[in-house]
Amino acid sequence: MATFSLLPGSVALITLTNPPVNALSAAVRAGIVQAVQRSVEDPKVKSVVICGQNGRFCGGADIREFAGPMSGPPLVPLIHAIEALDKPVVAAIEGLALGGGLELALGCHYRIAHTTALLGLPEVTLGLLPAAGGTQRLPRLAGLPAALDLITTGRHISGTEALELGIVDQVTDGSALDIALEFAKSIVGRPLNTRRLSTLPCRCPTDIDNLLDRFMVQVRQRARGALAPVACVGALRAAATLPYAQGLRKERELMDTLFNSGQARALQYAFFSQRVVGKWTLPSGARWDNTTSRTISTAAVIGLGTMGRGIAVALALAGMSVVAVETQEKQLSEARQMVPAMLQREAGRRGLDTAPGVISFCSSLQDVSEVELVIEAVFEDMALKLQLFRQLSAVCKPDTLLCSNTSGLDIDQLAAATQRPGLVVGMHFFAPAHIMKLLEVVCGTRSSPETVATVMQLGKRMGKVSVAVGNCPGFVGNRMLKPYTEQANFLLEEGAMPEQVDKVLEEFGFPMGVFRMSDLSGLDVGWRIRKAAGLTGPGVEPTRTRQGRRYSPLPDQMCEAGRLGQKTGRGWYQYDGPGGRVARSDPWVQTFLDAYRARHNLAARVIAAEEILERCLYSLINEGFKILQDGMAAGPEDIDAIYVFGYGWPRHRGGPMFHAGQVGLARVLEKLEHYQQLHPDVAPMKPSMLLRRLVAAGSPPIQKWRELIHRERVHSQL
Ligand SMILES: CCCCCCCC/C=C\C=C\CC(=O)SCCNC(=O)CCNC(=O)[C@H](O)C(C)(C)COP(=O)(O)OP(=O)(O)OC[C@H]1O[C@@H](n2cnc3c(N)ncnc32)[C@H](O)[C@@H]1OP(=O)(O)O
Repeated sequence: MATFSLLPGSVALITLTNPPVNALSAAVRAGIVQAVQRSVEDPKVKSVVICGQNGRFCGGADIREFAGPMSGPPLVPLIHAIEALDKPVVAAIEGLALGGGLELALGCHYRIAHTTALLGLPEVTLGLLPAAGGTQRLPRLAGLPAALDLITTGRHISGTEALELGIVDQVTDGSALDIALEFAKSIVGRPLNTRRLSTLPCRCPTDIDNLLDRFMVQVRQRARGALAPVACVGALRAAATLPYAQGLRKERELMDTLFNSGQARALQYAFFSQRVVGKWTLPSGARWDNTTSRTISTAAVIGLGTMGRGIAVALALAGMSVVAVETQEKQLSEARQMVPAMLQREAGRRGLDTAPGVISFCSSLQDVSEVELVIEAVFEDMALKLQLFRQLSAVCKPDTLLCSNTSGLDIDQLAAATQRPGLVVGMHFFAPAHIMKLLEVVCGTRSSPETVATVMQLGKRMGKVSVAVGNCPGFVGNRMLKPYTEQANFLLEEGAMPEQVDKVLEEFGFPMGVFRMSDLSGLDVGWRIRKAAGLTGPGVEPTRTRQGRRYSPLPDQMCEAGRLGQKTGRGWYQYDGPGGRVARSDPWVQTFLDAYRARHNLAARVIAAEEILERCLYSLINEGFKILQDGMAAGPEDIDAIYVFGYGWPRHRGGPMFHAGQVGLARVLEKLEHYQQLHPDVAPMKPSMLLRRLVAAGSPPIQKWRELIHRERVHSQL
């Protein structure tokens, strides 16, 4: 709702009241309409201030309402009514003014903000555009270039930056509401003509077409198939070239298209998934809201390779005092040089003068004896990690949490090597660890709820999307990646080229196809894991069936030929030299594949893009269903958040499990059955029991899956 109060000095105060972010629900909009009407009709009212309850102006439209039929007064005429008032209206912006909230403020005659308030038009991140006049008023106020930047990226800016861009009239470090109330009294009777943004011309540079065309090219490149950023440029073109009323019509037309697109639904699902995963539950019944966490202020990182360095920086940025340990002299001295520079760069990028925490370097494990939490980031070798966990258990205080950054090894085994198995948990970061948003928090069988809560909380402080997952080989993300990369290798055996597979996946929206990604992370990573699993290496028969299932030795043979990817300048592609970044097709790979197929009597066939996409994605999705079935992820949102934030799954496609729902569960099942018939030796193609049950239950919407899984588990059918 919105409340109306008449204050001394004849100022009407309209307060938006809808915790936690005062979103513009139907009730709030109805409240504003009534309060504006009272302000018009009451002769005692000389000016108006609009604010939000609890120091938060407004978080925009109530996103939950987008899922059903819209009701209540629409926002566009409401904002016009405010703009048309002949009594001055001032927006007092504290906390946040986002989306429809900022559009409401743009309809006011003046805006006064706290310096730290967050302002922005983030609709693009929800697959929409600011359709309450935002695309038309903002460029009239801040100019076309600034509006293009803010609306196509959706980035939040501070009150201070908003002042620089001319979006607000004044900022304060004190109470924006107090200043606004005083200001409202002082401007009674001033003419308002120049304050009604819809009546002003758009502020454009001379060469509008050139600017818009250049911007469109950039936006299309960045968008990777997302529709909303492109539509935003279209709406801003209308603002720059058409009268306000026509521009507004164009804005609405584009919004209607976006609103009904699958992309908007996917992005809104992704918004809520991100929040759902913070509300973790464990099979034991421990949950985010019934478990206490400890606040960590001192931490250590063991092993200063690429991952360890990034983790140390991430911890320091979150305000922790960090001990960084590396036993190899050369690596330690490199880290001493590089890590402070990384820290400074990232602090600068986040607008901080200095990082809130500090990092000290040392070469002895004894130096971690006093810290509250240790993250091990040594080489991915179980024997090495077990030895380290035994040492840490002896050296550290009894209540120190011991965490491993392993990307797939058994957390229970590591816990068993210590005297404190309840305090052992996995913290699986993604490279570069100080930048990538995802953190898989791997809960071992004996990890205590307090340990999980502490690490989830720590992840949040580091600005990560932390997802609690179960302990199984590869956890969630890498477990699903395995059948996906395996399919890609099989496709090469059958006639595809790496470029062709990558193109299909990149057109789907991945920033990189599977082979370019493999070149970037290094082909030796998987090679080492396969050797440890006894799948390849000396003494292993060079067949295409290993351990009872189809196996492609192609990546092993690439490694044996010294083609480890970018680091060696050669992999599935060729690069300018070791460490090169620009991938070019390599005729060597064609010859290699031809020889391989000839050796194994494989006839190359032309493989359609559809088959490539279906086999890669559906085998990954099928593994996702198996993970849900095994209880290794609490719900589909957890898997989707992992893929969006850690594996480059295009956000506008929601995540793999959401995508399965969009395609239709019955169709995914039918396709898996089809490919399984063609390739009966490929185990990951065998449809999961859960997928079958969901289809049998009439393919319920994704929001209902958790309930069904829980029910079926109780009845032990999964
Ligand atoms: C057919 C055609 C129809 C066309 C209609 C045309 C007319 C359209 C007119 C106007 C359209 C306007 C579009 C918009 O305004 S879209 C919304 C834009 N706003 C946003 O994107 C903000 C989203 N929220 C956030 O970014 C953050 O939540 C933030 C506000 C920064 C607060 O962050 P934080 O303090 O970290 O808190 P949480 O994120 O955990 O959020 C707390 C809970 O609040 C819920 N929430 C937040 N924002 C909204 C919202 N806008 N609507 C509904 N709910 C919201 C969030 O889910 C959390 O809930 P819970 O505690 O249950 O998890």
